[in-house]
Amino acid sequence: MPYPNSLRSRFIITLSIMLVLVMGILVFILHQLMIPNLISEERQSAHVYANALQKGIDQNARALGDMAYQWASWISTREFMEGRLPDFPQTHITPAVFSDHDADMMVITNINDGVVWVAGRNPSNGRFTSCATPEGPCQWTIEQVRQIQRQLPMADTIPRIGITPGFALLSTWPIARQDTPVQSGKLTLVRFLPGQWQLDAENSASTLTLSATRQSTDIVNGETRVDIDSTSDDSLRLTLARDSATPGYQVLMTTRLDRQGLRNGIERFNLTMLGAMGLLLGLMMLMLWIFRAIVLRPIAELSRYAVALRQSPGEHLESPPPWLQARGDELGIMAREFQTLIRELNDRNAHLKALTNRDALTGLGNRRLLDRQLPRILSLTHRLDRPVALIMIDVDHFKLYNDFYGHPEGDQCLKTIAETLSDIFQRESDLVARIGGEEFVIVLPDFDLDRAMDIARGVCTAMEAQCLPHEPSPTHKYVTISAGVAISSPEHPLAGEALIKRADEALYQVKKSSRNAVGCASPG
Ligand SMILES: Nc1nc2c(ncn2[C@@H]2O[C@H](COP(=O)(O)OP(=O)(O)OP(=O)(O)O)[C@@H](O)[C@H]2O)c(=O)[nH]1
Repeated sequence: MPYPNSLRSRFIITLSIMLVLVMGILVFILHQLMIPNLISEERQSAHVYANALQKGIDQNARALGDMAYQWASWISTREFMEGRLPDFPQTHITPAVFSDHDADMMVITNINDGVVWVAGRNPSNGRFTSCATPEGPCQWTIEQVRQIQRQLPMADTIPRIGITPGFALLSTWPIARQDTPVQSGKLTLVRFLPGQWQLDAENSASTLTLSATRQSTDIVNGETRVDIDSTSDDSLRLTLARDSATPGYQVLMTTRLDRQGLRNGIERFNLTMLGAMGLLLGLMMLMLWIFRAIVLRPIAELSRYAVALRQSPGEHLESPPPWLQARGDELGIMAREFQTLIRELNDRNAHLKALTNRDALTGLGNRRLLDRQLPRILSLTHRLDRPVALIMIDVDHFKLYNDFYGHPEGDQCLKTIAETLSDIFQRESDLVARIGGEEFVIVLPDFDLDRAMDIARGVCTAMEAQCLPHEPSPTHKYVTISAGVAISSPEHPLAGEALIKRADEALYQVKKSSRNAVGCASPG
């Protein structure tokens, strides 16, 4: 699990923010651009549909109007009005007239708007009646006739819908000769309209629900006002308002339009949006995977390595993993630089380590090396059931030497002693160290007391044989050394400190009595 500040977490957080941003932008586009655009398109098509409906209404009105005009301007109608053709209704106003012309009622009035003849099909029983007054068999026409009579004084020739009782399309024309304005009456043709008026039998969306409301002043003379409201997400209400034949009222023709187009548009966009989001998510996962493989994993490995390096207890530091060093990119360069750095550090560590174990003047081991190695040599050699000899050497009258020849010459003398010791003790297992000013220690594994005494004497002889003049010495004319020897045997093993102490005591004893001599500590 990546910790919150890890590169991986940050990358995931950044990608998530981007995803949310993209989603926000898409939702913004949907609401601010797509939906208004779709609504505008929907409105445009609703207006186109409203125009088609208007044409349908106009066609119906024109057909009725044309027929009313023909009847009104027909010579026989005029002759009837003038009393010259009294049997005109019986001979001409027949049921066939109404069937053929898709009309329901005809009202002929005189110049005083009094009824002269009324005929038509009773909508309640379908029976045809034809009478001189709206009475008797034509009683069913009485309400319509009254309405028509009421509106006749201001009637023009534009066909309109009347609203009481029930809805009906009305067209009124003056009965007159075409070449003269003299009227002999008016002829009104009526078609009853159902409350649900289907303009086109094959198109259910062409069904108009008729209603009436108080007249709006802005609609006159057959003009149509179109209103479109969205009543719900599923449908639009399309209202066509016209002035009616009934004074003070207008007719509202309403239909509902399905909003399938809008729904489809939004659904299409939502699908596209979902697809885009899915694609984006997939891309982001792929990017994360690639980023993880190319960047995160090597960086995590480098950071793990750096932590391990800091916690590394040893003097030798491990190199970065080889696969990281093998990379050709910046991370590979970094790993290789690490590797170079580590190598240099290891070299320096080794050098420093060597320095800390060496005596700077003579190049021999120092007290530190002796303290570290002596216990190890003792334990290893005793494990092999062999003794360890320790010789402690001190330069005789070295203070006098220094005082006489000077400190640099004293240093040179110490170096000569070191070289002499190095020449004598060449075994890998021998340890030669300078542990103080003019004090040297030699540790000899697998040496018993006799051999150690012999070789210590040999050292004294070899040193004297160097013939380094020592004028102020009260005992010898050359530089000499004295030695103390001690043994640690498997039978009587000694700790390093104790062994050194014993050799030192033996040396002290020698120094007390003589110089250029070897003394030994009694074993055990
Ligand atoms: N030149 C030089 N002198 C050193 C160094 N270290 C210690 N000395 C000198 O070694 C001398 C040791 O003198 P002492 O401890 O009195 O012993 P000694 O004069 O050798 O007398 P004995 O040991 O009794 O024979 C001192 O004068 C130190 O200054 C060194 O690194 N270089």
